[in-house]
Amino acid sequence: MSPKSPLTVIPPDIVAVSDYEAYARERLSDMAWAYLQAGAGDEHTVRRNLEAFSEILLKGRVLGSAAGGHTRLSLFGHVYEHPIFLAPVAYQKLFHSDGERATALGAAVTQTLMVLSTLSTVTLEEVAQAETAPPLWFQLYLQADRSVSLDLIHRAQREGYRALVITVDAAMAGVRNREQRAGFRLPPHLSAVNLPSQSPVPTAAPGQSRVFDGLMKTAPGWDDIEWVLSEARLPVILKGIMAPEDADHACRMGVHGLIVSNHGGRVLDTLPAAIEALPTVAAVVAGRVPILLDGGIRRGSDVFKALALGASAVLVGRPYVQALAAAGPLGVAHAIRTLREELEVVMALSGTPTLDRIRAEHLSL
Ligand SMILES: Cc1cc2nc3c(=O)[nH]c(=O)nc-3n(C[C@H](O)[C@H](O)[C@H](O)COP(=O)(O)O)c2cc1C
Ligand SMILES: CC(C)CC(=O)C(=O)O
Repeated sequence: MSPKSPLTVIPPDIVAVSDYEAYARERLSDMAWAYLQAGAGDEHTVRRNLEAFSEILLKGRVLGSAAGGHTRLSLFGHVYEHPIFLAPVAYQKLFHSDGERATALGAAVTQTLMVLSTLSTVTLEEVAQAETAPPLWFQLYLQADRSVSLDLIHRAQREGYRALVITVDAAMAGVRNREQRAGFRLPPHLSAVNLPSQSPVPTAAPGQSRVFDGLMKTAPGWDDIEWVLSEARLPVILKGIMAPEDADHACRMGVHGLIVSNHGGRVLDTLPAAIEALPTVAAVVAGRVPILLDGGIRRGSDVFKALALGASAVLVGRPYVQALAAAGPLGVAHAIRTLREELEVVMALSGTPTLDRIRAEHLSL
């Protein structure tokens, strides 16, 4: 049976972002579904990202006034209407025929920051130049050839992207058994159009390790971050920080922000949940740079908990992609609006009319 077309109206039974999952499944091939949902190994970390949020309880404070409240925040010199951002997700034409263009439209109408992946299927120029473009950051996968990375940085700067997000936790994709079992391969009509051509995967000679002598030959290191800091005119944010030691190193080096993330459990299985790693990272960072978090955000209450534990904002991945697959830009916009309104309800019922008032004391820890 061929997949269904995207919905053109949101059905009344979609009231939470998780409701998009079943509608997305009916509209995606088995391979695209496996790629979207996959985690590394046995997917313990994928599940833990979700479970850890439900184990953190709110406190509930009554009779506080929330009239005149709002969800605005300021980051790196720009004001954002709310703290729910779209995480970089590769190859979005796997999920909707307009790919990142459709996501960007849904983001623009809800005034949502979108982080565009290096591995997008629409060029970074086309996304930025759309008549209705959202605020944008560019996610950079450092390339083996520095001149290719530099070209991406210059293009992002020229097109008005406001920050560079360097993903540092995926020197290789990890072991994704779900993708392997589904025989996932990128369809021949799709490619990472920002890159000159798909760089060949480094190979190892017979008898050598595929990992140490192959994939890791061109993997980035801290010296590459130093190099980006010396070249870029934009704030540089590292995505994929879980260890306080790395967070401290990055701050000392002069990075401008951190994203606590385990890549949605897609790279290294049995890492803790991102929300579990946040408090120790926040303690060592001690306000030197803003911290964001992604992994497992499915409810406005999850956003509230992340903010209470030290994040300035969060990113969502799979939920908006499921909404994109189910209902295109309309789905993306509706999913974000749903999360934002849930956050507002939790804020109002916790006596925290603005984001800066959300603290650990609003949780039952
Ligand atoms: C299909 C898919 C593709 C992804 N591609 C990228 C990518 O290109 N670059 C990146 O930094 N992270 C990528 N991620 C990770 C997300 O940015 C984010 O860390 C993760 O999805 C957050 O977890 P969540 O899906 O539970 O919200 C991808 C995630 C998914 C689900
Ligand atoms: C090629 C992959 C590493 C892209 C990615 O970040 C992901 O699928 O999670």
